[in-house]
Amino acid sequence: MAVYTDVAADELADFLKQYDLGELLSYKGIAEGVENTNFLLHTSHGSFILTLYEKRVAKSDLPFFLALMTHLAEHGVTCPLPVKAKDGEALHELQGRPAAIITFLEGIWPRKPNAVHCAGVGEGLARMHLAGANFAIKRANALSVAGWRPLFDAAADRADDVQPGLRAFLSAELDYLSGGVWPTNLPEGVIHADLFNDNVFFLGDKLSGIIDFTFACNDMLAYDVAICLNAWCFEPDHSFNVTKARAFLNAYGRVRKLSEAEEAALPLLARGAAIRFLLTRLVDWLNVPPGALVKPKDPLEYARKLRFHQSVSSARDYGLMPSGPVA
Ligand SMILES: Nc1ncnc2c1ncn2[C@@H]1O[C@H](COP(=O)(O)OP(=O)(O)OP(=O)(O)O)[C@@H](O)[C@H]1O
Ligand SMILES: N[C@@H](CCO)C(=O)O
Repeated sequence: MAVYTDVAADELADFLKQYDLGELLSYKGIAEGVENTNFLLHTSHGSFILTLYEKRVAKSDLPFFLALMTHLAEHGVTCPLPVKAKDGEALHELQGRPAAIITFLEGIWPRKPNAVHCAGVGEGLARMHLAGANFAIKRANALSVAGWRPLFDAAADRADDVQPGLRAFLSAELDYLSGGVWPTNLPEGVIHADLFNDNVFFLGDKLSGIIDFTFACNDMLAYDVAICLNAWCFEPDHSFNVTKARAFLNAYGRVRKLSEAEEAALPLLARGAAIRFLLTRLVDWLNVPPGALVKPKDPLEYARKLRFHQSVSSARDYGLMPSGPVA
């Protein structure tokens, strides 16, 4: 999250009159994250998160996110619950933006994830996939293969300013991934689609909650696995850590076993996941709104990860044995 839209104390106090959340004691903008504007609120009833949905989020998708959090929480996933206002609705408007309040989750996200965290996220992701199985509302993934080309087009002219040769590198990879190789027959369901370490809270070594469902959608479950491989299983110097990957994949597989086809597709899905985050980061890097409290994320981290996945020949390179996860 970040703060793109400021809210004055009296506006916020007025907004809160719609809710049964008591009196506003204090609030502050949250600089972390890049997508939406977020505030931490302390009221006489406790702590809450207020989100003003910005840019990439379509208003028509908000009921999906809010209902999904409620569904997952009812099916054993620890995630924030949308707070309904006195009119029974969770979604309102503030400063011309759609706005919602969600419950505050205890825990901290791991700044330096270790293999135990990776195992925790593997188990948590698989549990989320199972819990989402009977969620009725559907939302297509706007940031799958068809969504990458417009991002590339928006950034291509200035890509080489970020790294010489980046434009051609991205163009060739996009041509490859959109040239008929992308899987279409793998098991699908609700995916988080952005389960990075800053979206998973831990208390000690134990996963205490999953946040930020603003990219959640219906897509291949193994694509979510590939996103996590990218987000959790590399070191700060961007080298791949097979111990973390094995811990992550084994823990996932103990709750929801990957099929052979899913395992075989992992290197390709990991390439897709890498270019997706490379492209969104590149667009954001080149378009920081003036005055916004946001620290854009490094796109080149994902260029290095993508090069690694291009060199992978099979899921064995991620620590998986051909017959499935090893104990
Ligand atoms: N329910 C919650 N409970 C506690 N803290 C929260 C909660 N939701 C958000 N936060 C805090 O706000 C920060 C940003 O939240 P979030 O990741 O949802 O924002 P975002 O703009 O969508 O970010 P991202 O860049 O990850 O997409 C989190 O790292 C966390 O510190
Ligand atoms: N998790 C994303 C940002 C939010 O989509 C990234 O690290 O690029």
